[in-house]
Amino acid sequence: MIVLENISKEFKSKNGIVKAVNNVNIHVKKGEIHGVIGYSGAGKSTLIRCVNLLEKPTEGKVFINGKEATSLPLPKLREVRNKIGMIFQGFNLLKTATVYDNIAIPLKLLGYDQTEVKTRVNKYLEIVGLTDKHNNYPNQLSGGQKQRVAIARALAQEPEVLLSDEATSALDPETTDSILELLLKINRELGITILLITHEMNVIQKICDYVYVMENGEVVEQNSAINLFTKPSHTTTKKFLNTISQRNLPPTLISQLNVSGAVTRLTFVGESTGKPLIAEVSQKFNVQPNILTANIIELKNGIVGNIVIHLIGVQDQVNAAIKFLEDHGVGTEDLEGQS
Ligand SMILES: Nc1ncnc2c1ncn2[C@@H]1O[C@H](COP(=O)(O)OP(=O)(O)OP(=O)(O)O)[C@@H](O)[C@H]1O
Repeated sequence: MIVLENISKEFKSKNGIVKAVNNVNIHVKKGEIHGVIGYSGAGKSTLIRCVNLLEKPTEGKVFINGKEATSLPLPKLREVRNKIGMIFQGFNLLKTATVYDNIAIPLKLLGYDQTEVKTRVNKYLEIVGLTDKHNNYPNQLSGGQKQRVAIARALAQEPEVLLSDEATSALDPETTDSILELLLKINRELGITILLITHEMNVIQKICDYVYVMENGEVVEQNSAINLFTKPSHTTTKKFLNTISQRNLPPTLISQLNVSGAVTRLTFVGESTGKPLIAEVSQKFNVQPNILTANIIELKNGIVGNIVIHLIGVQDQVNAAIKFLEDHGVGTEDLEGQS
C-alpha cells in the first residue's frame, strides 16, 4: 500500500548539507498501522512528508497502491494525493470557518456537488462523534475535538491512506487515548491504512502493528510491535521502552544482587504469559526467585509481561533455571550492574 524504497532527503543550509533522511525503506501493507518513532530531529517529519511528496526525496522511490508517485506529473500526483489524508499536531483548521465548513470547503474545492458534500460531512462528523458541534468555530472546541474535526476532514475525502504527523502530541493523556481509539476504529471499520510518526511510545504501544525506530535520519531498528517490545536491540529503542514501563534498576543495586545470583529480565509473550513458570523454576532447581519489578503491557496485537527477578543460587543452578525459562518461550536478558 505504502512503499518507500531507499528514500533519502538532503537539505542545503548555511552550514552545509543536512541529510534529514538517509536510505529509509518502509513497507506498510493494506489495513495495517505502522509507526515511526524517534527523538526530535531524527527525520520523522521529513520522512512522512516524502510519502505524499510535500517533500521531494533527493533519492529513492515512493509507491502508493503499487503506483510509483515520485516521477508523476503534477495532475497525476494530485490524483494520488487525493487518496492520502493527513492529520497534524497543530490540527490546521480554518479559524474563521465552522466545523461544518472546515470539512466541506476542501470537498467543494475538489468539485463535489452540494448533496455529496452534505452527505459526507454529516457521515464523517458522526463517525468522529461531533454531529452536535457542526455550527461551532474551532476556538469553541477542546484540543481533542479539534483533532476529531481534522480527522473528519481527512476522512471526508475517502482516502485509502492516513498519514498522522504527531497527531496526539499536543493532547493530554486521556484525550490522546480517545484519539488513538478513534484511529483504531477508522482503521478497523473503514479499512484505512495508517502511517504515523510520534515521539511517544504509548502511541506505538496502543495502535501500531509494526514499528520503525529512527535516529539521525536512519531507521536503526524495525520490527512488529510485539517483537520490538519483547526483544528490543538498539539502545534508543530501549530508552523509548523505559518511558512506558520502569525497566531500569539502579546499577549499584544490580551489582550488589549479582554477587548472590543473577539479575535477569524475563519477557513473557503469548502462551508463556499464562504459565506459573517462576514457581516451577523454584521447585525444579535449587534457586530462589525474588521478584524485583513486574508489569504487563497491552499492545494492539497481544500482551507482553516483564518481570525482573533476582535468581539466588549457585551459578550452574541459575544457568539451568534460565535455560528452562528460555525453553518455555520466555525471553531473558541479563542485567549488568556497575563495572
Ligand atoms: N527545510 C529544511 N531545511 C534545512 N534543514 C531541515 C529542513 N527541514 C528539516 N531539516 C533538518 O532535518 C533534520 C530532521 O528534521 P525533522 O523535522 O524531519 O525531524 P523530526 O524527527 O520530525 O523532529 P521534530 O519532531 O522536532 O519535528 C533536522 O536536523 C532538521 O534541522
